[in-house]
Amino acid sequence: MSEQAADALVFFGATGDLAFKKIFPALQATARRGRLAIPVVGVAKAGWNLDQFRARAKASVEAHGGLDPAGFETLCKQLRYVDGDYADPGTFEALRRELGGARYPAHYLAIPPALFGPVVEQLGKSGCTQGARVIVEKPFGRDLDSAQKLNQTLLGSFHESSIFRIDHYLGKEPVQNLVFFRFANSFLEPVWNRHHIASVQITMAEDFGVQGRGAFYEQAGALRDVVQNHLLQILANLTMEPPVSTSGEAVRDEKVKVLRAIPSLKPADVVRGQFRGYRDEKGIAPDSQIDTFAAIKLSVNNWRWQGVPFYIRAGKCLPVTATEVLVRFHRPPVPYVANAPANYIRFRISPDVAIALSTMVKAPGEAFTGTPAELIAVHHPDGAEMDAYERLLGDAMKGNATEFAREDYVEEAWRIVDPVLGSVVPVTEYEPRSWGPAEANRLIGSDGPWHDPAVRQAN
Ligand SMILES: NC(=O)C1=CN([C@@H]2O[C@H](COP(=O)(O)OP(=O)(O)OC[C@H]3O[C@@H](n4cnc5c(N)ncnc54)[C@H](OP(=O)(O)O)[C@@H]3O)[C@@H](O)[C@H]2O)C=CC1
Ligand SMILES: O=C1O[C@H](COP(=O)(O)O)[C@@H](O)[C@H](O)[C@H]1O
Repeated sequence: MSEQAADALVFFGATGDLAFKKIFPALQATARRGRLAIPVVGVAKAGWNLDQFRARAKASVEAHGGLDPAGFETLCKQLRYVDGDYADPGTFEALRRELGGARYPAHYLAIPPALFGPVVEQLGKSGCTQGARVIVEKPFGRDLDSAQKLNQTLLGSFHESSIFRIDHYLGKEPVQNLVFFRFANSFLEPVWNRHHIASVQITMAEDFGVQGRGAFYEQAGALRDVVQNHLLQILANLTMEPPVSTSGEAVRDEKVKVLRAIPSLKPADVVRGQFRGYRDEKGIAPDSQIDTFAAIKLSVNNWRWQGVPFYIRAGKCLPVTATEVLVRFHRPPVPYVANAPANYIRFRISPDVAIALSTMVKAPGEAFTGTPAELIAVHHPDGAEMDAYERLLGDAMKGNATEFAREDYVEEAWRIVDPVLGSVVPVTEYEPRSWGPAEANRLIGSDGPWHDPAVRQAN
């Protein structure tokens, strides 16, 4: 893995939505910590000059987290701007000139996926790939075949150690804590297996729709948009074997190994839903069959997990916005208290962050009855301190690829979902603000009920 620090950051898609919502705020935060000491070159075709580009950066940080005067000033000093179409070789010649003496530029492709290939090709032709690395946004392909082709395109110009495939969930503190909590605590390992764990659920619920991203979402759907990437990454963190070290490749090896133990999905393992009203959104086909909800059941066929059902559920227009994992233990062999719920560990990923272990304790009073109590290991009511994009861009600048998806990982993840993409499983309508189609309850059956994440109500 290349540990050489980048000496310039080039970001394509500088006028886009992702840049506005995430990249400028992450760069300002990096600057605030005193860690932005390299030029940041935005490339887009808006016909802007540098002042207009800086104004866009200002509007972005004001809208997302607030302007930090010192951090923003540092960011502004580092900003450069190259205007031009990505189909025009002149754009890349101008970029080469702007890069000046930079020997290890990082090219961040925050652009629509159809442009990944053409931009990489132009970078190669203009001599911008020499000593460089590339950071690629999601979605990484739309199925196994396209992901393999995209890997070949990237590998034609960059060595694997210089390719950073972003999945922003890997930059989230609580997602990293899944691994840390498992392997930094010896009490967990003896029970973290099929002998003690009855089932695992991962729910990613969003109480909003596609928020103007209809054209993108019509090509994606929940399975492609978040299950194949974010939620399988969470699953890999929960299930992988202890890596031989914390080094990037050791961790990434274990993630690939555990995905290999997961059989590809069959139609009977999947429920697809679409919220009523989705087809009225801008950019959506009137007869769209895209899933805004997906629930899947999968298994991990290795010694640790054989027989444990894993359920993943994700959806738009659900009752809350929250991502949570629930690891349910077997019930005591002989019930000590009638109707006692099974113990669980709950990992709250967002919007707040928590790790909680459920227990039963005796209820105060004469009667020999129980009451549930959670032991809270971590609780950050306001979420994580560092934003995922800040962390990941920082890692990519340093050359640390641990929290980025490797070529073999993305292909394994696509291999798992590939047979059920498209309309193999019919889509069922569900009411907005419900927990999706009733078929999802049938999928989980006696391993249920689904655990619906609760959200603190604002006072
Ligand atoms: N938006 C989001 O919330 C998220 C986005 N992503 C991913 O990030 C990437 C970017 O998404 P997003 O920002 O939403 O996309 P947008 O469509 O908002 O932005 C696309 C950017 O690419 C530029 N562009 C497009 N075509 C050309 C061209 N031929 N020449 C020069 N510039 C061009 C646009 O410039 P111009 O404006 O001048 O046309 C714009 O800056 C995608 O891969 C997406 O999947 C990932 C997670 C979340
Ligand atoms: O990648 C994506 O993630 C967001 C959810 O991200 P989060 O960090 O807010 O949990 C999702 O809304 C979007 O559809 C998807 O493209």
